[in-house]
Amino acid sequence: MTNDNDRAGQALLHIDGVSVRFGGIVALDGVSFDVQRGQICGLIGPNGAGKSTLFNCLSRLYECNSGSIHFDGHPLSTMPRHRMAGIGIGRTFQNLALFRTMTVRENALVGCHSQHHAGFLRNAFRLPGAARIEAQAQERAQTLIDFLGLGSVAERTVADLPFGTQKRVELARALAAQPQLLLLDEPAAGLNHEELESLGALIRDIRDRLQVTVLLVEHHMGLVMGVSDKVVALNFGKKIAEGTPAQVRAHPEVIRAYLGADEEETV
Ligand SMILES: Nc1ncnc2c1ncn2[C@@H]1O[C@H](COP(=O)(O)OP(=O)(O)OP(=O)(O)O)[C@@H](O)[C@H]1O
Repeated sequence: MTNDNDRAGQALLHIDGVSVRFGGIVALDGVSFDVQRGQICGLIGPNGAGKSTLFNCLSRLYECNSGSIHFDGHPLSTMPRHRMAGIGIGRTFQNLALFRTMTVRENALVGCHSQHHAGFLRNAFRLPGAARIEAQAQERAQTLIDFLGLGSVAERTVADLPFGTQKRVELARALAAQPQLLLLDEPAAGLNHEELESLGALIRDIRDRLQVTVLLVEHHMGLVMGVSDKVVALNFGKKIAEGTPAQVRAHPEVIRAYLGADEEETV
């Protein structure tokens, strides 16, 4: 068992020499870095650098060919694949993972119940404690609806809402499971200028007010450099730089990796 003193000096996420191959393609090649509790860590790299592959390893959608990942001191490989929300890792997806025919509130409630598998069974069979668990879930869903400014659309069907609002609903769903670590997969993609302006403050609020550590994959350099405490850069599956946003932005290999990339990806 890990005691509190051990945990205090321990990274929340410890990635050690992770490699992933798909046939002849090396998607990740011995990648190592830590994410400390309370940190916002940005993960950058040109298209095909391996960012999504790493996220998929962290969600246990992919297995590592070698290396290890520890979350909160425990090897991820021993954790059940279908219970990632329950163990404290939440994520959003590039293509939104939502129940589109359900309301905003119902989506947030699904997130609450994904944490308590037993709560779901208790509810289904009307076991003792079901009413208390349901009341707690309703309260948490409401707190997140307020936190994310979704009050005016809480009873609306998700499919009827603008894309930027749907992205906030996905955040509510992911945060409802009370993750310790939130993986954000390109949260800026598809947002309008106004939504983009408020996204940086929202990510900081998630860290500061909800005490959630954040790992952020993002192509929008203004956002990732503005919000991250530290940035890790990948290229062709290898880590090429790690440090403060200023250090990574000035790193010669990072500059080289982005030369010739799309303008929005230019550091
Ligand atoms: N399931 C898969 N099967 C085969 N190859 C894959 C698979 N997933 C990723 N790859 C390959 O692994 C490499 C890394 O891809 P990955 O999607 O992780 O990059 P990325 O940094 O997320 O890129 P992008 O910014 O475009 O999303 C690429 O060469 C990609 O084609």
